[in-house]
Amino acid sequence: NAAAAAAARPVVLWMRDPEAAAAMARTRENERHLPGVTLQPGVRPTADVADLAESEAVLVVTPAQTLRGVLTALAPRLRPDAALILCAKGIERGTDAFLTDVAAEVAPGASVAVLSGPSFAADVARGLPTAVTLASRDGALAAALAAALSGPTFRVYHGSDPRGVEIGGAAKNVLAIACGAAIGRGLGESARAALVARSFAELMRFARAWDARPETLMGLSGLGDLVLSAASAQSRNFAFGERLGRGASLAEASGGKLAEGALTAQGLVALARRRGVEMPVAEAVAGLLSGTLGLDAAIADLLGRPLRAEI
Ligand SMILES: NC(=O)c1ccc[n+]([C@@H]2O[C@H](COP(=O)([O-])OP(=O)(O)OC[C@H]3O[C@@H](n4cnc5c(N)ncnc54)[C@H](O)[C@@H]3O)[C@@H](O)[C@H]2O)c1
Ligand SMILES: O=P(O)(O)OC[C@H](O)CO
Repeated sequence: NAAAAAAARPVVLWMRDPEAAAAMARTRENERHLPGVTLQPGVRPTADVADLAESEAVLVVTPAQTLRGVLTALAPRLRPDAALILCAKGIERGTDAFLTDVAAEVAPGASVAVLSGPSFAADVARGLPTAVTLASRDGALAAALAAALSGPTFRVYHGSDPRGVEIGGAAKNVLAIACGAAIGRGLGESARAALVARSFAELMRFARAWDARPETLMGLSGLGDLVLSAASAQSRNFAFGERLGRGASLAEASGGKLAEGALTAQGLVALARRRGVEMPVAEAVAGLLSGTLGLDAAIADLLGRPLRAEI
């Protein structure tokens, strides 16, 4: 909707379910995920992949764990010069691969960009002010895509550090679960602020070790998204953690919604360990989710760590 609004541009909205596509074409609304938001006139819902054949740029917005399957199906049907803009936030389970690496494997030679930042879909769709980052190793491409997608209330900054941008998006979901659990357990706002700051320190260490620019993590896609997700019950990752903190089981905690951090936590700590990065908050979340650590033990572990210099 934002892309179509930006320049009255035609946008093909591909989805896998023909019935859902037909219903959306008829009602001009995504009743399940975005009720009350009318599709822009330029948006054309379809379930036919062939309708993407002429697209100059494709925003891939399915959950992180489906990226490989979706791109495998779509890539051969796209223009060879189509830009792939990855919007999912996560690390692939099983391979511990960054999503840009999954895309490079499945669609070799494609121009890949990452779009991420503090942005609840409901806010963007309703035209509330939002600012995000779009990065590609091809900086000129990133600038062109950012200009094409920006609109009066949707500001897209551009950059050339896609690895930094994807690290921010994937890791903030894990760290938001920790903040949610702390609030759910009744640890208070001071604890939340401490967790945000120490989580940010983890993000910076991880980024340095994985060849990203620390300053990318200081921007919208790092600190910006961490603050949003750690501070808002609207975040599904925060809400997941909050329910865990209140004593819900892992099965109950998702509330039937996607909590990407729960699927990415193990991959994040595996990558951190591989490069010797200390991430105690992320480790605590991974321990909680794998059942090797209870919440009170996780809190005691974090509070009992040896005191050290802050920086
Ligand atoms: N919702 C947000 O506010 C928001 C904001 C920024 C980024 N993201 C990221 O975008 C990604 C998707 O999140 P979401 O909120 O749209 O999730 P969602 O669960 O609300 O919707 C995902 C959609 O993808 C579809 N889907 C799932 N598997 C598919 C497949 N194999 N092929 C085709 N379609 C498939 C589902 O049917 C559903 O319509 C996540 O990685 C999330 O972190 C979401
Ligand atoms: O609801 P969440 O936790 O998936 O967060 C949505 C977006 O990633 C916020 O930027």
